Amino acid sequence: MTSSRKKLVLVGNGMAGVRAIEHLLKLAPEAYEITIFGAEPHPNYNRIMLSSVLAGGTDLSEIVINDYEWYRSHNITLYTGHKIESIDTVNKKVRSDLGIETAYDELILATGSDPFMLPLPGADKEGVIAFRDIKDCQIMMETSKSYKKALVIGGGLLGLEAARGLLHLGMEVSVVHISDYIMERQLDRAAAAMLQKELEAQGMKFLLSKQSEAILGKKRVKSLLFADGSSADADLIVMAVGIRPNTALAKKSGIAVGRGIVVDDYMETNIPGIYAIGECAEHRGIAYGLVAPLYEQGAVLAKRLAGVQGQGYEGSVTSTKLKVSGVDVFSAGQYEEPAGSRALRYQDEIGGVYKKLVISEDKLIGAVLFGDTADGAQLFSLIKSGESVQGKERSLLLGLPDDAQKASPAARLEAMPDDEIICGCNGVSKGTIVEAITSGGCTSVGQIKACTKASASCGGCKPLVEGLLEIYAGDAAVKVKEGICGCTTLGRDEIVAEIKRMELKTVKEVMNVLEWSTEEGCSKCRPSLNYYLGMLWPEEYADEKESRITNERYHANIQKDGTFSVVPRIYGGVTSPGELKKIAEVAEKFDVPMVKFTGGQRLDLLGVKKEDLPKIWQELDMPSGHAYGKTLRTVKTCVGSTFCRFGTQDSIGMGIRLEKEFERLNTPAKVKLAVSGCPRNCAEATIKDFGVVAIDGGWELHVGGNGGVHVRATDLLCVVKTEDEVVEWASAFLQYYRENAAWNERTSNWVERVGLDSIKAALDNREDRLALQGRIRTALSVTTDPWKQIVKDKELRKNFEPISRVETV
Ligand SMILES: Cc1cc2nc3c(=O)[nH]c(=O)nc-3n(C[C@H](O)[C@H](O)[C@H](O)COP(=O)(O)OP(=O)(O)OC[C@H]3O[C@@H](n4cnc5c(N)ncnc54)[C@H](O)[C@@H]3O)c2cc1C
Ligand SMILES: NC(=O)c1ccc[n+]([C@@H]2O[C@H](COP(=O)([O-])OP(=O)(O)OC[C@H]3O[C@@H](n4cnc5c(N)ncnc54)[C@H](O)[C@@H]3O)[C@@H](O)[C@H]2O)c1
Ligand code: SF4
Ligand code: FES
Repeated sequence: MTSSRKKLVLVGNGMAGVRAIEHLLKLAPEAYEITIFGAEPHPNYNRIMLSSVLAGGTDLSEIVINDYEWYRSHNITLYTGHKIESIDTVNKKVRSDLGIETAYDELILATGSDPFMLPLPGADKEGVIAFRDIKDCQIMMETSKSYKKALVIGGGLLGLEAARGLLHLGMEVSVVHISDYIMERQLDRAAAAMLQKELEAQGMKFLLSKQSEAILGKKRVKSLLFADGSSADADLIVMAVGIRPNTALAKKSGIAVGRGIVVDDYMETNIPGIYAIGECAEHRGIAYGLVAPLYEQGAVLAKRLAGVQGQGYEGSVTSTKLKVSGVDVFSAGQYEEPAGSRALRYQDEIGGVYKKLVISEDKLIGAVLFGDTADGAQLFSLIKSGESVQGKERSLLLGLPDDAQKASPAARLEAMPDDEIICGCNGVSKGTIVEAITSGGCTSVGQIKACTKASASCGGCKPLVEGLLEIYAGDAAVKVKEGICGCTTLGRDEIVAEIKRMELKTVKEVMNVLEWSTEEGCSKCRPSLNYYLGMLWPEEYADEKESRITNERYHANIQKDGTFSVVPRIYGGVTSPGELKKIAEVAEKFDVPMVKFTGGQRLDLLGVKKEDLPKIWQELDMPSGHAYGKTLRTVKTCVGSTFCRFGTQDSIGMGIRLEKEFERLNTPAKVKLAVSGCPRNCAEATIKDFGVVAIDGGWELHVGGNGGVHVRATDLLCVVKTEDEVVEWASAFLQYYRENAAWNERTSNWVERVGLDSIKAALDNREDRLALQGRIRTALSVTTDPWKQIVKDKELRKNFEPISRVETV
């Protein structure tokens, strides 16, 4: 049966090529026997998300678009790690570097681009890389563990995203840019200056107007020399200075090549039956470097191959968004004013907002937005449609005309015309998404993603998709949540409810019964399930060590150089000469490189070798400070009424009591407490998960604070009179949080998500509080000190032995 099918070969297992195959399978599932060759040793993954992987937003395991099972289920023969080296255009065959020869009737070239590497002397040294694929990403993550200084050459989209990722990995990062302002291919000077200021605030440094001349160092890079004679030290250099279409294979096979592989409006090259799409293709003189146009090309080609009549590809207007958290930048069309056009600008230096519209003959031809990019989709639609904006300029620049619409994002979405593009990456309009909800029955972002591809790439449009779901699916949207990870479609609440209902007792059992799509789960679902099971069955469930995050497996924080930290518990931050002596002796004996106070008033022994951890804990003979886990970290206290003349209550005593009450508690995410002895609040209780502030004759209890990346001040939960009441409310709050938050959700996010009123309502009744307190005490009663156990148990200690010894055991 298969022999009657035509043979289709795709060279390049990347985003553009596989997307075209997906389209084709929808249009003509039986038409071709498909073979795919990919030079990378992976199934098709989302290259765009490499920036998020680097910046800690997601995991490499999460960015696969089509897993191996997808190829199998569509009867596609896949050769990964095979580079096609030659095309025999006469006998219609391709041959891979590993010797596989495959015949084709139709051939698609989707070989993407190569990153451009500046041909500098020394560019071949260790530590000089591009940022293009999984391998580059892994090198950067590895390098950051042992090296400090990174230089990124190129201040374009890729360079800035790489630099942000490297900052997240703890490196010192400078961006070396040739022009005198960054992102000059997408932004004008004003927007670029605001962006640079924002990135500098995040810790990025800039070396502008710099022409790189040579890379210095022995085997590994040491520094970068510039044409002006200056230089900058570097342990790692990432080149992000643009890309070049990958045309080598086409060129040597006699296919016409310009900047890219030259194609017509149906993506066909000069040789009939051979097509090119993606970054490798040149259409009407343009080779694109963003996914949206490549996907449009794929759709046109799929129709052509399926024999469906359709309009050819006419080229694309592009828009870009920088994927750096905390910074909103949008650019579309022509961002500098060409002759005969005019620009309208709005700039709010204090609010950090800049908008520029470029208008030519009453049409919008370009837009730059910084700080507030909410109107990006609408402006992009107008640029693409080419309709007249006469009379609307002011409202476009300042937001939508109607104040009510301005105030409400939902109303704004509702007012949006159906043909407006919501997902720029995948070219999905509002109408298509609404149709998927109202006719297709989609009730979650995951389903919309599967049905329309909206939000399947950079994820930037997800808030808009969620907004549409809320408007058009109403209650149904609220009920169906996205899966907690790619292994399941079930949300946190559904999973917890099912574990309870069916009394599931192990991670494996949950995965089997709830039909996980993967056998072993992933780094997101395994720790979540481990937490939910422990929370629901505190007395029966045996914690699965292998499902814990790395720090929790080692009961210590791994530092960037691979060493660990030791933080003994010092209740309430109050220590004694005896304890201090013990800590000092241990630090001396084990040559601990640094002893430091933590932000939570504890002592941190830094730079400890893994094999020394059990010995140090044995000698210290102090409780673990749990400074590494999703658990109670510290209770910070001020001096309070014992010594301070302003103190109204004994904050130290209260803090120590709370710390002793809740130490070792497993929580969805880390939990920090603080107690201040008066409203001057020296212990900063109002940025803690649970903050206690003494007032005359009582205590204020505050919840949901966070002093981290997104600073959030607490909400006042209630005011109580006695220390016992403080403990009762803290117990009830923490247990309610344990039972209702998602794994890895800090109280600050949880309080915002569920609303303070719902928490107040759940804790208002004393009986409910006591029941919650009873449950938290049960959970606490089965906890043990991890280090006391490890010190005693030979088997557990093996984990900390040097690798070679473990292997010989
Ligand atoms: C870090 C990063 C972030 C990005 N972010 C965005 C973004 O936010 N928005 C956006 O629109 N775009 C973004 N891009 C660009 C986007 O990823 C690319 O435009 C897109 O991946 C190009 O798809 P493609 O299929 O043409 O090429 P690729 O995805 O590169 O796929 C080509 C594949 O072909 C393989 N190949 C090449 N030659 C051969 C051969 N001879 N035989 C077999 N296989 C071969 C390659 O190994 C590669 O796997 C980003 C790119 C990077 C690197
Ligand atoms: N968010 C996004 O949409 C996104 C993110 C990453 C990558 N991408 C795409 O990936 C591709 C590669 O990105 P890119 O940023 O490398 O390309 P780019 O061409 O957009 O930018 C390269 C930058 O490097 C600078 N440059 C060139 N030579 C230099 C030199 N010798 N020294 C210092 N600077 C130099 C240029 O002035 C330019 O600003 C592009 O197609 C881009 O659109 C997109
Ligand atoms: S919070 Fe009040 S009691 Fe505590 S140290 Fe500051 S001033 Fe003194
Ligand atoms: S805009 Fe990137 S996935 Fe939708």
